[in-house]
Parts: sequence; structure tokens; C-alpha cells
Amino acid sequence: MGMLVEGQWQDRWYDTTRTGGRFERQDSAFRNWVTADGAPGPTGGGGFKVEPGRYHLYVSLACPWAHRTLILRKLKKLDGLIGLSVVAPLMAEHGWTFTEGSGVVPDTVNHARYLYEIYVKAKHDYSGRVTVPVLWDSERQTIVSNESAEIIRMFNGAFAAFTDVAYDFYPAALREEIDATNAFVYRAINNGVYRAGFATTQEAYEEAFATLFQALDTVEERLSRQRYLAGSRLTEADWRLFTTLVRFDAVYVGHFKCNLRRIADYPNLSNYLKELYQIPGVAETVDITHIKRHYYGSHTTINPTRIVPAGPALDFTSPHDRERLPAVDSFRPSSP
Ligand SMILES: N[C@@H](CCC(=O)N[C@@H](CS)C(=O)NCC(=O)O)C(=O)O
Repeated sequence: MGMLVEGQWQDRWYDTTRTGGRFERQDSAFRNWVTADGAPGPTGGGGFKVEPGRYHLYVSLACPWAHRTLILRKLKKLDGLIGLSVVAPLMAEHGWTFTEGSGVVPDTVNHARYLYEIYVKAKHDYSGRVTVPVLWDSERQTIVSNESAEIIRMFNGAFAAFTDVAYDFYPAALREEIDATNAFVYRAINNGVYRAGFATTQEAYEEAFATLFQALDTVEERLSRQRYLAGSRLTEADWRLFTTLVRFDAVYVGHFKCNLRRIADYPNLSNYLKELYQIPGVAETVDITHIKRHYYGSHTTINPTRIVPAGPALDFTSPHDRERLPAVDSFRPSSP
């Protein structure tokens, strides 16, 4: 675990001394957008036009933020247009690596051993954390974006000319609702589990813990009345919640001490999780082995023995009861 300081790799853990034991996530540094015509997106510079084979995605199967991008790439059928590399689950003294192992897909574009080499290639004096996901532009030899929330929007919208999946996960009519939901889910749940797990004071942990379970209770109640987070239509807000839910009972309950309740104890959340998991293409983006090995093996300040728990038994494939709630514009993956 470490970071780059003016292009040099340094092995160090998150510093929470200046924030009263609170974990604060750093803002992403590369914020450009791939667009249909290469015009600039909402942030960053232009010149990143959609072209098949031009862009490459670096992910960790363990990481919930990277997982969003993997799901959108899969559901929008962009696999053939955007290449993929998968880092090894363990994030240790060199950060993310491409060390061979089951599920690892080597870097065939930059031939890197360590993910930080890609950041240095994009910006020789880069300072900051080296995170996944990364969207790489092979033509300009730089990072387009390392912000998952924006990469999923690009995957949803910019590649329309090259995919037959027209389904819109960010429809104009629901944007306000989706944005509000995302903001709430991000703070209290997606990042909330990290704020609980990486807290270094009792107070910071308890604060994150209380916010997290209050939010899960709120979402549980919402999902008792409606099929999806933004109403009766599946949207990006659901995928953003999904990647935290699918990791919750396997790692956040134990490793991050988010143990008031498991997702399995919430009838609506657990059935909703199963529905999303069972959408064709999704299960193949979920790798519980990478997930468990990454968290329990990489955060040695939390788990010094690096022992990965053998349980719990998880079953996301059993029948769910979500069909009792109405759905509109159901997402159906088109034939391959
Ligand atoms: N804002 C980023 C956050 C990504 C992120 O924090 N990824 C984690 C893995 S789950 C990471 O790579 N951390 C490495 C580090 O902090 O050094 C996004 O959503 O894309």
C-alpha cells in the first residue's frame, strides 16, 4: 500500500492523524471524458473521441468502484470495444500489481508490472494515490479518467454508435432522483463502510457505523415499496449500491466491523441484491475470492495475520421475490 510523490513510489498507509481518525477519500485526478465526437465532457479536456479498440480499462475485481465500470462495460456490451486488464487481489508494498494468478489479466497495452507505472506514464510527476479503475487512451498514451462515477456515465452514453444495447441507465427524466440517491448512498453506504473500516478512533468508527445502518434501514424501507432505488426502473444508482451490497456480508461485516446487521438480515435488500446478481452478465463480474483476498490480505493494519475467513456461505442464486413490485422498461440484454 502506498502512493506516488512527484512520480516516485512511496510505501505508506492512509494518514488519519490530521482528521481525528477519520478516513477521507482523495478526489480523483484524471477527469476527462470520452465523448461521441471528442468534444470535452462536463470536466477535463477534449480530444477523447469514441473509437473501437482505442480505450483500455484497468480494474481490480475486489474494488467496488472498479466493479461499477466492469458491470456497465458488460451490460452495454462494450467488451469488444474496450480492452480489460485485471490486477492481482493483493495490494501490498508496490500497490496494485499484475502478479500472475487466477483471475488476473495482464497489461497487454502498457506491459506494466505495477499499476503506478501507468500513472507515471500519464503524468511523470504525478502525486497521489494510485487507484482503480483507470480508463487508458492508447492513442494519446494517457489516462482519460480514474473516476468510476464518470467512467460509468461514459460507458452508458458515449458508445451508442458501437453497441446495440440502447438501454439508458441514466435517463433524463430520472436524473435528479438518481443524483440525489447517489449522493446519499455514496456518503453513507459506499464510502460509509470504508469510513467505518479505516477509522482509527472509536468515535470516528461509531459515527460512520451509525450513519451506515441508518442509511441501510432507509434503503430497506424504500425497497419495500419500489423495485429499484430510483423507482420502477433499473438505473446506475442500483449498480452503485449493488457493488457494496455484494461485498457486505463477505467482508464489511467482519473486516470493517459493520456488524449491526448483515444484508441477509434485510428481506428487501437481500432479495434486491439477488435480483441484480441474477441479471445476465452480472454474476461473471463478481469474484468473491478476489474480494476476500484483497481486503483481508491487503489491510494489515486491520488484519495483521492476513488470514482470510473461510465463510460465510453466500447464495445469490436462489429465487428472489422482487417480481411482486412493478418494473418499467425492464433491462433485457440483447442477443449476443
Ligand atoms: N474515486 C475513485 C476511488 C477509487 C478507489 O479508491 N479505489 C481503491 C480500491 S477499492 C484503490 O485503488 N485504492 C488504492 C489506494 O487508495 O491506494 C473512484 O470511484 O473511481
